[in-house]
Amino acid sequence: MTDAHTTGPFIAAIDQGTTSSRCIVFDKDGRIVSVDQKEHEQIFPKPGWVEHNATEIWENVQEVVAGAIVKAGITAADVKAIGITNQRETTLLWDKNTGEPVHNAIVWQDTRTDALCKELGRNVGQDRFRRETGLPLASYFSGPKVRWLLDNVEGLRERAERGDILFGTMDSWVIWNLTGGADGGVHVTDVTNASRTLLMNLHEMTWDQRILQSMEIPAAVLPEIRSSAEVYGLAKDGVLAGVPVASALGDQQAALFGQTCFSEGEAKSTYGTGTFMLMNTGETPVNSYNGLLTTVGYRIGDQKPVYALEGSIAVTGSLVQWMRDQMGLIKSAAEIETLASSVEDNGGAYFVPAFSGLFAPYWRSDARGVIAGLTRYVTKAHIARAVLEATAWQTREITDAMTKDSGVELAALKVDGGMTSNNLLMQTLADFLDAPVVRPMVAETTCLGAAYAAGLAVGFWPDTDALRANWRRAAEWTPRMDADTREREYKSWLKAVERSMGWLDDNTAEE
Ligand SMILES: Nc1ncnc2c1ncn2[C@@H]1O[C@H](COP(=O)(O)OP(=O)(O)O)[C@@H](O)[C@H]1O
Ligand SMILES: O=P(O)(O)OC[C@H](O)CO
Repeated sequence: MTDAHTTGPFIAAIDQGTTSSRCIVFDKDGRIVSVDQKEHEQIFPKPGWVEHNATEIWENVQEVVAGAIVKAGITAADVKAIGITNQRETTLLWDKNTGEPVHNAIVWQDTRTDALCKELGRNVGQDRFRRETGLPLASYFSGPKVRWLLDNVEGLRERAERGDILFGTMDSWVIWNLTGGADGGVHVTDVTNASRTLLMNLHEMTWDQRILQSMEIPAAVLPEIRSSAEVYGLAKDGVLAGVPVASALGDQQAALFGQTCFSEGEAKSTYGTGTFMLMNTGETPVNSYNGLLTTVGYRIGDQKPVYALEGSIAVTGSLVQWMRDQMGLIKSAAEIETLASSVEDNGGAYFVPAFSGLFAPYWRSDARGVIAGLTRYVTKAHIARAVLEATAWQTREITDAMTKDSGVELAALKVDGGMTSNNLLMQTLADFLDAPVVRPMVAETTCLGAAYAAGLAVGFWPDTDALRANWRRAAEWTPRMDADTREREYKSWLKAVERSMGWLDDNTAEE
């Protein structure tokens, strides 16, 4: 698969995502040499619950790494470093002696800890979590999921207190297994992943002892917090045995890195299962007063950490999957564009996909999905259009909040992720934001960011300027919608959002 223009050495990046795991081999120009990818099962045991089988995930990771290396026609000797990126917040506890997970991983979208979060809010106070961790107290983050497992898996708390149990997000799980598992694997996480747990002090970059106590989480289960770009250890077995494992970043931070948003005020938005916009805010954390998260963007070795403001949207690409798998209205994700393009507009329908409550900027766990504005006129094509518009309106709400919090007006939005192959969606986005939308040549920015960080750690690239030189624009969409239409439509969207809130009450609580 390597062509005449690509000569080694290379960097391999592993992206352990929500729906699939993939491995991509990159050359020095940041070009893709080979890709392998495998989906894993989405497990929905109850309404609002989402789990993954971590053993299946680790098997898939090994398979895609082998696949990508074979497709590239290279060996471990050609690979200078391995970078890791991952779905964030998804929580796993495993036995350090056997390597066996004690339960399925609880996925970031899972809402089972809503009641626990409300209780913690009453007892400890919302403000303390915001102040120390940069995050609102919500079921999205890892800490409450760890607590739920300790409370609900029989005998687990005792085993954890004895020091037999390890906690990790998917970065920790992959790195621990890659570096030897029960036979000497390193138990680490990076600052970006740790900043999504509700357990890390954002200012100190250490686990917050008071929060651990109030969450009743024993420190013995926690990984060591390291930077995003340094050598954690060497791969022990498999096709990449002996290669340094040299970066870890949560997937959205990796995309920020891959889009080379290294200067304050630069932002990107990634359109996958969910959508996540991050803006680099430099070396000081910026507090949000408009429903955004304050998070770590990246930290290169012993340099100062770089912070980011984030707008997280839980359901975007997964709504398209739902239209395909649960509703059967389309056969493939790409077909939504054809269906939505067969009509001029949404026919008056607005789809608020609050399947896991509403994330930014509302953080309302009592919201559930609604389609508002239905009449006999509405067809499945109008619904398809409303599905795409939901992603664009939710982005608009986030960019409005970003501008208020940071004072930065977005000149253009850098986008990436699976949904950006949808031209109608990208045009709608430019129309609703009233700003240009640009997509880079390498749309796989998540893996690219992990590869860049790993490459910096081992001296494959000298500095971030060398990485910037690799960024090239592939496509751009400019706004075409008139201001009156945009503002009228936005008002209708906001009215629909209001209708989704407060659905869960004592009468309808999920349990
Ligand atoms: N042409 C398309 N139009 C709309 N959505 C799409 C299209 N192609 C893929 N998607 C959606 O994008 C998501 C996959 O993107 P990807 O970046 O691989 O996601 P993730 O990394 O979250 O697994 C899926 O949810 C899928 O429904
Ligand atoms: O795996 P993705 O691309 O859906 O990303 C998931 C996010 O990291 C959740 O916070």
